Amino acid sequence: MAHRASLSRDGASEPLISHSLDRPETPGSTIEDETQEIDEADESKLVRPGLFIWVLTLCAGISGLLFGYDTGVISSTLVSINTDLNSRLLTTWDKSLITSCTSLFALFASPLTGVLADSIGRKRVILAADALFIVGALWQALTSSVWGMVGGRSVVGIAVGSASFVVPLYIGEVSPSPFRGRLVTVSSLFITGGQVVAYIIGWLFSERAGGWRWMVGLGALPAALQLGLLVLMPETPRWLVKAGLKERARRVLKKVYGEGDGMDSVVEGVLKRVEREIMEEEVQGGGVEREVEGSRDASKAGWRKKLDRVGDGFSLLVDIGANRRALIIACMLQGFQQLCGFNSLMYFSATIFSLVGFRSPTLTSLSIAITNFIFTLVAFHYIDRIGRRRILLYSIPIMVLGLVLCSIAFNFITLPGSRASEVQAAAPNQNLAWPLIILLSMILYVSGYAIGLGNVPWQQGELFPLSVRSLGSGIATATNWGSNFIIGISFLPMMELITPVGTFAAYAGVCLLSWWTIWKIYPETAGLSLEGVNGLLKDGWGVQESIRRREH
Ligand SMILES: O[C@H]1[C@H](O)[C@@H](O)[C@H](O)[C@@H](O)[C@H]1O
Repeated sequence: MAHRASLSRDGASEPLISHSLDRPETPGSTIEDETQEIDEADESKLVRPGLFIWVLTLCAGISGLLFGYDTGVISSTLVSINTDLNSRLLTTWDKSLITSCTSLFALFASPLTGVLADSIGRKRVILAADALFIVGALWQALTSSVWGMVGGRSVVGIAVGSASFVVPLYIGEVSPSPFRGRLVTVSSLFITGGQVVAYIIGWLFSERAGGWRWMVGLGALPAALQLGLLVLMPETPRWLVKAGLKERARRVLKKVYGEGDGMDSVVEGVLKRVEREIMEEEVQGGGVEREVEGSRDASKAGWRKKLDRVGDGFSLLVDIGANRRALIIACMLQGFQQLCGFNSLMYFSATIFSLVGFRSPTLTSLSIAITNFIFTLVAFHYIDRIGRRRILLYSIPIMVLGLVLCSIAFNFITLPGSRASEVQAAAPNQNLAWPLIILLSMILYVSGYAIGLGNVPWQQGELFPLSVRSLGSGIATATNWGSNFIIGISFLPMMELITPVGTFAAYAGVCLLSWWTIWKIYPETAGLSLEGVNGLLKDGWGVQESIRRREH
């Protein structure tokens, strides 16, 4: 059996695998029997999440606020910069560069920090992201050149890319199974709440000279607050066990589960499940942090060893069937979350509303952000009750309906000018009924999005076993940012090339495809322990098995 005592930082002589997976207590029984005894049902004794886990979730969720704020604030920033940068108006190229560098840097940052979160821990990555959020916000606020702005937005991109995957992962790894869905959805609530705040701040400051400096600079405040709060918070118990710090993991779990009746055995059950998972991975392919004596050339330079470990992680992810399937599902969900076109509304709804004739387009587009936030609350309430798969299968048809109505309504609207991307005054004497139908269908679409696709993909961490959870989540998050980038740069050209009718119809097509794919390959994971989810994917997609389990 592999020993990983070298990772232990507790000071305690606690080789990770050897005695953590103590011998079966009853002769003849296996580890599987043993963990079955302390089964997942035990956690159902917990009636509600305790204060500790709430505080922890809220502290971690502040990163979501920053994510939402920094992505939401850009539209009003761009329109209020005027000639403040390089003493000239921003060109279209400047605007595209400033907008897209954030998603581009987020795209590269997430898989890289995915590796980092395994070696230095989840919490330290959040803290590093906070530092970057602060630097990026101040950098943007103080710059006087376009390239300076691009630099600041890129730093924010690295922070957003890291925080967007590590925060749901952090919350997921500390949450008791019955509430994991809801608690992870709290980070989506913060994201959508951050976007609402960004719209409001943008609207408040847009008329002031240099107001945009405040808009971008204010992002530093929540980051500083989180930095102060999170240093007091613990690392996740899963990461601690993996790092050989079982005693510390036990202390954290005790706080998470509280003092209630039977909670001690639940804590022990969780520890055993985690350890069993680690051991199974060691047996399957040698863990990511395989440090089996003699298996590596001891003289190899530190960085070579690290690269080897990353290589190990990648092979674990793609060579093992269950992990490969988890990666496909996670990337598929993240890809669809973006390719369904929601963020084209986030970034350009004011442009669209001004084209179709609304007097106050910025205020109208606030309704999009608010709908997104309110319906994420609905998801928060139902996600563990209805389940991830079902909530998606119910909500995507609502999105399709909204998009189809929108596409039909655009048929009856005469857009001003020949180029749809030009923000001009509305065509005069336009019948206001159709613009109103467009607004209502967009609200319908956004409500469907917020209930399902807007948040379920962030549950991605639960699909992966511990050894590849961080890397897998990082890669899936990169898919999110890559698709976000595609939507950001293709929306206006699509509006011109295939008209708004075609653009919204195309998004409806993407939604239909996502419904079918989810129906085919995404099993129900609600209520299962983190260690139980990956088991579903061992011999296939596990859809039928998951439905059967849920029914019992
Ligand atoms: O989950 C979030 C949320 O739905 C946001 O509103 C959206 O802008 C992001 O792209 C998405 O990742």
